Amino acid sequence: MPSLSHDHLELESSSHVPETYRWPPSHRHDYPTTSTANIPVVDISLPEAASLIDSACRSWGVFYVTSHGIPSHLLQAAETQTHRLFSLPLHRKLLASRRPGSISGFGRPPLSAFFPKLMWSEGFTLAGNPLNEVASTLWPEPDHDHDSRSHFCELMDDYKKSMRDLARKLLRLTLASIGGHGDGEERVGWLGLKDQMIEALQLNSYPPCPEPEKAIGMATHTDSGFLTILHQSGNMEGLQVLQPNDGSDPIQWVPIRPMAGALVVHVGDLLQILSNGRFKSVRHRAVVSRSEHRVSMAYFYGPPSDVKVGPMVLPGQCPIYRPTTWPEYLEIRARLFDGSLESIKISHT
Ligand SMILES: C=C1C[C@]23C[C@@]1(O)CC[C@H]2[C@@]12CCC[C@@](C)(C(=O)O1)[C@H]2[C@@H]3C(=O)O
Ligand SMILES: O=C(O)CCC(=O)C(=O)O
Ligand SMILES: [Fe+2]
Repeated sequence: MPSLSHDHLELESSSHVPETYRWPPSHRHDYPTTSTANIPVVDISLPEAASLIDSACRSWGVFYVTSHGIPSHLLQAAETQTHRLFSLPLHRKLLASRRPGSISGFGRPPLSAFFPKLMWSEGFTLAGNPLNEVASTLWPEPDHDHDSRSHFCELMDDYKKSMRDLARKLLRLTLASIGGHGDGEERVGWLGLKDQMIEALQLNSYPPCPEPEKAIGMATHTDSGFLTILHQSGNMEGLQVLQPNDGSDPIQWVPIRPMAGALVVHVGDLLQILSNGRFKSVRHRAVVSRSEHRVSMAYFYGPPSDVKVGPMVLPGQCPIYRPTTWPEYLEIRARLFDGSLESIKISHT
């Protein structure tokens, strides 16, 4: 019998999928998937990287990035720390539960409020600077290893720093193709506010599931920031994206398999706004496996909290979205979720 605690199930020890975790067929992953789609791969060391990114963001809203400069030992070590974190007993992880009004902590991510069923995953969000706070709850002294805590904090700090540099590089390349000439910094002052850009790290754990076709690891969504950089563990499949479609073709989910040496980049809603709809935020989800325990680490990157992001347009072009800050936009998403972008559209009738 699986044990329940504070509405959290010991997923790993469950022998079946309880009703609260059984998704209706329309959400499930027995949906058609294709493996033939060509997800763009962008080598950012190439001189044509900006135009490759432009094309990837317009067509799919997702791409693999290579030559990203993040050492594989750092990715591997961060993944090991993530596994260690999730392998702590549930009662200890629950001590670090997200408090009302806070972004950081252990627990269900905001999107779960929009779905009637629970997701087959656990998540930790680390935003702002709560790393030490969360870590000291998980590895309290003196009874627990002080080195475990500092090792976790040092690695996650290094990981965030490397992701920050990469996100900045990607954003610069991306801006090069939006809204005309000049480098990004000339056109968007906030890019100079380097230290005030907002970031969040989401650590996801998807334990093996006895009936994977009945469950969902992470429900379909778009990310809300500019860019998300995702590292997924080992050779395990899980991430899928919805193939862009004008509505006339059947829905097609495309697996984004881990690719050696590559990270995955998602276009988020704020980049769709900034590009005035030229780039499309990608709808994606994570499915689960019967035998494998997958983890992923998603790094979210967006503007300083008080910066209004509006479309970058050339003179004579019409902006199609009204400007919004990331926190304002998150509030809109907390009410409307999928309808959020539509709700900030400007009508030009
Ligand atoms: C900065 C953030 C992005 C995020 C909301 C958050 O404040 C922290 C959690 C992030 C996350 C992770 C899982 C998917 C997602 C849609 C969610 O519900 O929580 C994203 C949010 C987002 O992109 O809006
Ligand atoms: O685990 C994955 O592959 C997807 C995670 C994700 O979409 C997210 O954290 O926003
Ligand atoms: Fe996501």
